[in-house]
Amino acid sequence: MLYGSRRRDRFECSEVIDVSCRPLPVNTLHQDGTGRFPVTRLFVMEDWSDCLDVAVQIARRAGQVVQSAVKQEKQVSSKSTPTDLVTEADHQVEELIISTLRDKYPSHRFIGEESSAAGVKCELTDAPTWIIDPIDGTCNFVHRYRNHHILCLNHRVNMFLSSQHTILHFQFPHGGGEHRICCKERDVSKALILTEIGAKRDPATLDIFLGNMKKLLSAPTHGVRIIGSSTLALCHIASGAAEAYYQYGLHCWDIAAAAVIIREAGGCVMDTTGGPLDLMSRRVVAAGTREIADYVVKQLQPINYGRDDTDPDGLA
Ligand SMILES: Nc1ncnc2c1ncn2[C@@H]1O[C@H](CO)[C@@H](O)[C@H]1OP(=O)(O)O
Ligand SMILES: [Mg+2]
Ligand SMILES: [Mg+2]
Repeated sequence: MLYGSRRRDRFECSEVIDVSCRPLPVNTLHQDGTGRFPVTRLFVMEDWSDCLDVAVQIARRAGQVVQSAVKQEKQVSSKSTPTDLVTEADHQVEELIISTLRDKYPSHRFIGEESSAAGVKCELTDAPTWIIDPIDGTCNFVHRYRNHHILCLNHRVNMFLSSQHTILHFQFPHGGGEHRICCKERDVSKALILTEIGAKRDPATLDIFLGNMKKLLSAPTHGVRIIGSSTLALCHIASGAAEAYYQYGLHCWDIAAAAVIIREAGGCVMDTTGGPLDLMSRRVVAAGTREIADYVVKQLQPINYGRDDTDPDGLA
């Protein structure tokens, strides 16, 4: 996702760059979960269409790297906890994306999962910033448990460049609403709800995690699923394949592009308290309808994972 921001920490106040240099219909663009339209200012970046071409090329190359790596023996290590995995392919893909973009656009900034893990500060400034998750679903990737992130490639609408497990988060504002959520369920008893577990597995955290799931299962809902990829799960909300998503413990690179896609599809993305999404807060609720989002918010007991911008080890 390429991202310009006036406010440092609030996704809802980010500025939106128009790829086509068309005026953007602000009131259809970033409606937040509260029904407000928080985009405060728009600007146009002159080389944006060039960015798009470059990003498509990199996404394809990165996809090839992951595709060949999935068949090979992997060197797996852990980061913040034993369940927070990383492979050479994660590093290779992030390095490929950042080095190519940095060469091409020296003034751009980067927030990348593996760079952050290596100690680079996770800082969202006014400068155009690429937010990169080199492989989303690394655990799936390690186990060859494929959750295919197939190309959602459309020359006009929000673009989510993805090849297998490689995701280049990329924002491509449109606002025309071509991709509306087809499933607009308001009744939670007919909802399929998605979540991910998060890295903390201590008994107290697991009690809260399971308690949240129990509450949602006993609504009753149609079910709760864990598919191993936060981003893909969020995109299932955009496509209408599931009605809601919630998670504590994901990162800005898991949410950034998917939040745009969900909003473009007419869904809502918000904080787990029901307030506006804070991209750095490591928590999110998303849903096709406000009614279901509100229901989910009311069931949740919080798990504290700290913030991406101030707690780099992620285990505050
Ligand atoms: N610390 C962590 N440990 C495990 N998964 C994490 C995580 N932080 C975010 N996730 C994300 O949660 C989902 C798995 O439950 C994946 O989307 C994974 O993204 P990742 O594969 O890019 O790390
Ligand atoms: Mg991820
Ligand atoms: Mg990742």
